Parts: sequence; structure tokens; C-alpha cells
Amino acid sequence: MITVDDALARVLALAPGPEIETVGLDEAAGRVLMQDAISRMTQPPFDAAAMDGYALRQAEIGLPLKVIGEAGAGHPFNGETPEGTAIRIFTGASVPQGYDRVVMQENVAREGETLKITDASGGPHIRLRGGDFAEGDRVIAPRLLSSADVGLLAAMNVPHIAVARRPRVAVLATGDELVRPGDTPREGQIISSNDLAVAAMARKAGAEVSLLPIARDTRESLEAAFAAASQADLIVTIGGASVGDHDLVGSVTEAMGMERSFYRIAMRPGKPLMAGRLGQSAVLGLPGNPVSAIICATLFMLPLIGALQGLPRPTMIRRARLARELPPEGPRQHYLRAALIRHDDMPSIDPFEDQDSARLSLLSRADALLVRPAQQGALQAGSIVDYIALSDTCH
Ligand SMILES: Nc1nc2c(c(=O)[nH]1)N[C@H]1C(S)=C(S)[C@@H](COP(=O)(O)OP(=O)(O)OC[C@H]3O[C@@H](n4cnc5c(N)ncnc54)[C@H](O)[C@@H]3O)O[C@H]1N2
Ligand code: MOO
Repeated sequence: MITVDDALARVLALAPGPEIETVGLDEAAGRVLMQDAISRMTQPPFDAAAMDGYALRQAEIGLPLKVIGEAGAGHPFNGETPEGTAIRIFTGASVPQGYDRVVMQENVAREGETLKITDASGGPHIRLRGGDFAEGDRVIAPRLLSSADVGLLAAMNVPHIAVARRPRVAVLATGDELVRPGDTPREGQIISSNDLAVAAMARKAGAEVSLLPIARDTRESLEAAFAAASQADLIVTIGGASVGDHDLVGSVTEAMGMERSFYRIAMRPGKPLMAGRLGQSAVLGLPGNPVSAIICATLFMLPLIGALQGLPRPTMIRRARLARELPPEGPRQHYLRAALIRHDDMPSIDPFEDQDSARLSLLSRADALLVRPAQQGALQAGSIVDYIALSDTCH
């Protein structure tokens, strides 16, 4: 069996380079910028008042000043600014040449057109031209765009950007026992949960997801499902990956011509993970146990969806102090569901007693996956260990 690291490298190698499309800023958040965006603006475009008050000369702060006009945001003052004068000014207005200071209106006394400064502390309350960014400055690609990035691009007057096309991901649950949420399960049936969880993760990672009808444990049903998904960049199957008589995903995909890149990895849970390429699609075969499916999707599907959008392999590992002792580890790298307890320096991590790979209620309660390398010796409480924060991935 190959290692988790090796498997991830092979999964990422299934991703072709991203296709590029142009979108407007209202569609840009969560997309991956593929070409540097170049600012068409200098910001602020002029020296701007940072407070409501009066613009004047710092050197004349002790003198009575004559108020000769007004400037508001979008309404500049275009007159002369001789010595001994000030203007009324509002936040965001251009500060006229000659003045080098804004005093807040709370700190002045005004009688008619005469202004006296009552408190000269603070200041200068002027945002200098170009203090934020300058024309020609760049937002560097590749970059997963945040809401703040969208604001920055708008301020830069860049209305359209080149981003990676959203990967098309088809999610396929397989199994005769599965029915949809809302249906009434007959004896022996359960509700299909994994496909909805995995689809939600894929969508959050930027994919355009189609949730396929549940495939039955027959060759015909699986072949029809793969045919329906053939336009996808990535087909994610769930279940039917193990060694049972009804676990057909491997043999059906093989018969359809899949180039398998691996099957089974030294990971717990998630041993029966499979990956390969079928036609134009990458294929990830996740195990059916719900926790295994979601953990494999966290470790492999999310980075693959990132790679399909041109993102580099993510660093997910963080460090914590172990809250209890643990016995020696077995032959597979182990991902233990755990609670995180925050502290000022480093969090402590407390793995759950029960690590059953079918218990979704525990995964939903977990904050983190404690990562233990294969064959690691027993650990004392207080040891420093690696973990993956689920808030970064599937929560
Ligand atoms: N003899 C062996 N048996 C099993 C092995 C093994 O090595 N030798 N591995 C076990 C491990 S580990 C796992 S994980 C499972 C994975 O098996 P499959 O991928 O073939 O999954 P299924 O058998 O189809 O289902 C397993 C389990 O998960 C439930 N399931 C499946 N799909 C869904 C879904 N969409 N939503 C909710 N639950 C789902 C299914 O009902 C089963 O209970 O194999 C072990 N067996
Ligand atoms: O490897 Mo299975 O994925 O433990 O439940």
C-alpha cells in the first residue's frame, strides 16, 4: 500500500492545467485569479481628509483663521488658499493645495467666519495620495480571491478578471441500501449522507457540483452513471470500493478503460481509496463509511479541486499538545477525530475514545483530525503532535 503523501502526489498529478475565463467582480469571490490584476487607479487619488472638520496650515494653528469655503466628498474646493485661511472640510474630500492639516470639528471654536483651534493634538488627519496603492500595483496570481480582494480590485477599477474555470465535479453515491433524505427507508435501507456532505465540501472549494442519482450495485447502473458523468473534470464515487461481492466500482471503471493510479493506501480510515483517470475525468473512489469518505475528501478531493483551479498543494498541518497518552500506532497513518482546547500559546488536542469510521455524529462534533504517522510509538500526554483543523476543510 502506498503512503498518504505518495497518494496525494498521484492525485494532484491527475489535474490538468486550469482553463481560464473572464468574470465580473460580482462573481469573483472564491475564484482563483489566474493573471495578475493591474491597478488602473492610485488610491487615494488625491490627499484626502480623514475627519470632518477644517483644513488649514499646521504652522497657523495658534492664529484666528478665516473660513473661506467648503469641500465635501465629490465636491472639491477650487479656490485660492491664502495664508490665514481655512476651509470647512468633510471626510473623503480632497484637501486643497496649501493646507497640510485637518483639525476635527470637535477641536475648534467657530464664530461667524472666524475659526480658533481649541485642541491641536493628534492629526494631521490627511490620507496622502497613493497611501493605499498606486496605479500599476498588482494583485498577484494565482490567488484564491477573498471578499476583501474583490473590494481591492473594485477600488483599483479592474472590472473584469481572468480566473480559473470552476471545476465540474460529479458526485456519485453507490449502493442498493441507499435512499434520499426525506424518503422512508425500508428494512435494510439507510439514508445516503456521504454524497451530500462531499458535494457541500466540493462546492465550498469552488467546484460546480452535480449530485448524480444514487447508483445501484449493478454493472449496468454504474456504467450508466459514469456515462452520465463523462463531461466532469472530476468524478467522485462513494462506496463500493472495498472487496465485497457488491463492491463493483473498481471493476466497472477498469472495464470502462480507467487508468488506475492507485487503489488502497496506508491510511486509517480510508484504506480502500482509489484514484485514476477515465476519459477526460479524474476519478476519486472514496470508501463508503461516512467518516472515511469525508476524511478522504478532506485530504485528497479538496487539494485536487484546488489543483484543478491552479492552486498549489495546501499546507494543512498545524501543531498541538496532546491532552492524553496514546498507545503505539499501527501500520497505517491514522487520522483521529479530536476536540481542540484553545490556549494562549498552543492548543491542546484530545482525541475521542471512539474512532468508529461510521459515526458521523462524532465527526460533526470534532474540531480536528490528529495525524499520527504509521508505526509511531506510544505518546505521552504533553507530546507535540500534528493536526488538521476541520474548520479549514469540511466544517
Ligand atoms: N473484508 C473486508 N471488508 C472490508 C474492508 C476490508 O479491507 N476487508 N474494509 C472496510 C473498510 S476500512 C471500509 S472503509 C469499508 C469501505 O467499503 P466500500 O467503500 O466498499 O463501501 P460500502 O461497502 O459500499 O459501504 C460501507 C458502509 O458505508 C455505508 N455507505 C455507503 N455509501 C453511503 C452513503 N452515500 N451515505 C451513507 N452511508 C453510506 C454503507 O451502507 C456501509 O455501511 O469496507 C470495509 N469492509
Ligand atoms: O479504512 Mo475504513 O475507511 O476504516 O472505514
